[in-house]
Amino acid sequence: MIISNEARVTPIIAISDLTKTYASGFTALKRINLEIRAGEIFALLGPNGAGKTTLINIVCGIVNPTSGVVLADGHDILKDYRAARSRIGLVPQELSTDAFETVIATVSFSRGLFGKPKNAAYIEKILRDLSLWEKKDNKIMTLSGGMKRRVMIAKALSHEPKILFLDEPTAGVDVELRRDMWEMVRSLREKGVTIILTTHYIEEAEEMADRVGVIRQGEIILVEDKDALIRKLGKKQLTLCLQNPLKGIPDELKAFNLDLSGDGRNLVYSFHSGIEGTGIAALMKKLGELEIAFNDLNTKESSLEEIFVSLVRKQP
Ligand SMILES: Nc1ncnc2c1ncn2[C@@H]1O[C@H](COP(=O)(O)OP(=O)(O)OP(=O)(O)O)[C@@H](O)[C@H]1O
Repeated sequence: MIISNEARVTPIIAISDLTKTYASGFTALKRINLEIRAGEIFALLGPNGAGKTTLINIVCGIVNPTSGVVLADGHDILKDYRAARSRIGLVPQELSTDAFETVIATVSFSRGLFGKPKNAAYIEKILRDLSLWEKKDNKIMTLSGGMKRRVMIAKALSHEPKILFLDEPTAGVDVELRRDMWEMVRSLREKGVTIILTTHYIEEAEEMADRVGVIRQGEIILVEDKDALIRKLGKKQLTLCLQNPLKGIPDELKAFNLDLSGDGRNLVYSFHSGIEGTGIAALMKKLGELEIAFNDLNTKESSLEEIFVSLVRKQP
């Protein structure tokens, strides 16, 4: 596992050695260690069945862990369940709301479930923020799918959680609602809410997240700042087909990230597209000085998708 070496801050969620084996005997999570920083947007990426929902459901108290410890805002999710859960809002993958209730009744009721005193002004604010105020007296069953999703978010926010989990928030929603949701997530972050989202869309993680974690077959295989990850993902390769094969990389070129392939016929220069000054000009100059000539060249860029797929691919 790769963890970036940034200054550590007190995590708002601390997961230690978390394992989940379902009654079927299937182990969905294997000794997960993960810390979520207060106020960040964290994207948890992984293919179907990797264990994302299991992880969220454990933190939210819906699924029991087999072993390990999870602290939410300092509260143990098992020993101090009510305090931990009251800090958390969950927008689940499945839309499940009471079809016959009105929007405002459903959202107000959710707040009551967490033992919070009534606060009409706050409920009005979240309904307005989510463009639901006009629909507040509508029965849920009369709303569009996108509106129902907004109601799920309003419910999750009804008790003023410090931590918000969004499980596949934009699966099956249209572009407009996706943009609105991204905006809403950002404005929540500005208010200090920590957001953990799972997504299949790499672009979503790229657009939104401060940090990205990748889970594969129940194991966290990478946790990284998004910008650093994108620099990595933005790797490019320039391949020069040499007139005369080289036996090795000349000392004068050791400063460049070069490899030889094709029996010394191909000189491959790898560089990061996100960094200014890729070094190509300097490399060309040096090649000229060393009289290393080439007949052809081609470039290749690894796509986000490609890197993600190679990260999550089952290892032999
Ligand atoms: N109640 C259960 N009993 C047995 N196995 C389960 C149970 N719930 C989930 N699993 C298995 O655990 C694994 C992880 O499932 P989980 O739903 O956490 O994955 P996910 O990463 O959220 O997937 P998706 O992207 O499809 O939502 C899967 O192989 C799933 O079949």
